[in-house]
Amino acid sequence: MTDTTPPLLEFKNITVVRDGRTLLDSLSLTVGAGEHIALLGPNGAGKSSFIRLITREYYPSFQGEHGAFRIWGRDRWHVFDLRSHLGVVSNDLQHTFTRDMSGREVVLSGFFSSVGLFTHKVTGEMERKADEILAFLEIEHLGDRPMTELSSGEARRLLIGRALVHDPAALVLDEPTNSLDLHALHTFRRTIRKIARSGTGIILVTHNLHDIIPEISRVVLMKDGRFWKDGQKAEMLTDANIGGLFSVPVHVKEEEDGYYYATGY
Ligand SMILES: Nc1ncnc2c1ncn2[C@@H]1O[C@H](COP(=O)(O)OP(=O)(O)OP(=O)(O)O)[C@@H](O)[C@H]1O
Repeated sequence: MTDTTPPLLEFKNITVVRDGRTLLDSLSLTVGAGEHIALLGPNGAGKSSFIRLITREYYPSFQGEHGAFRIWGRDRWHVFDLRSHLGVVSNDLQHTFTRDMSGREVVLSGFFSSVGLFTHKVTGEMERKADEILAFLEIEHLGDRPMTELSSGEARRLLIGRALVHDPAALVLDEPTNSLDLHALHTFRRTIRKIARSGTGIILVTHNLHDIIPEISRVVLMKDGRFWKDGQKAEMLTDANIGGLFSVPVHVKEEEDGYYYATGY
């Protein structure tokens, strides 16, 4: 990385209004290339709306004074190009994969930003990349399995593979551990940590404290469509902050495994 590398995300004073309702209110956030951050907030805080903002499904309704809305230094993006910089794995996406496709086809579909391969031409190079990703994620055994028969955890790891085909600068994960059991959670955490250590930035959007992998050092607390606090993880994940964020008395503790857990609520 050189000094001239632009930030991955640079949002200043961004407001999103939909159907007369302010979903995101004066957001300002800069995320550097390769940075690992968590966006933590309760239900209804605006987390999904934030993801829709960065995937360009929602547009800023209003940019305050000195407002900015840049991804990788650019104001304007073709959505297709954007996907090679940001690999987004959302729950919305998982629900769209209802077709009978093999795991390998799911990964390959990332090259075309499609939900199937249809008449797209898959090259030998794409095949090689898909196999490399399946191996990196330790999911070669899922390559020939039909997506419709997979567990939530398995399907999610394939969607991560799909998001990685373009070697994005960052992976954006939306509530990634919803509906995972303990074993799936364990495997999933290992996968995400491996990706984080490989140099791909992680932008984790969640309401679960225990999703925050130890590699994440910065946490943004989100509440009522606003970024309420933004700072180093240990300073953000305190009893007072988490209690205030979720409106419950809570005790927050960092365990030996480097994860934070909330108890006493
Ligand atoms: N298109 C829309 N029009 C009006 N209100 C909306 C729209 N989309 C979302 N909302 C409302 O905006 C608020 C924020 O929603 P959002 O889905 O972004 O929150 P969230 O943090 O992702 O919540 P959860 O954790 O429950 O998924 C909610 O109160 C929601 O009902």
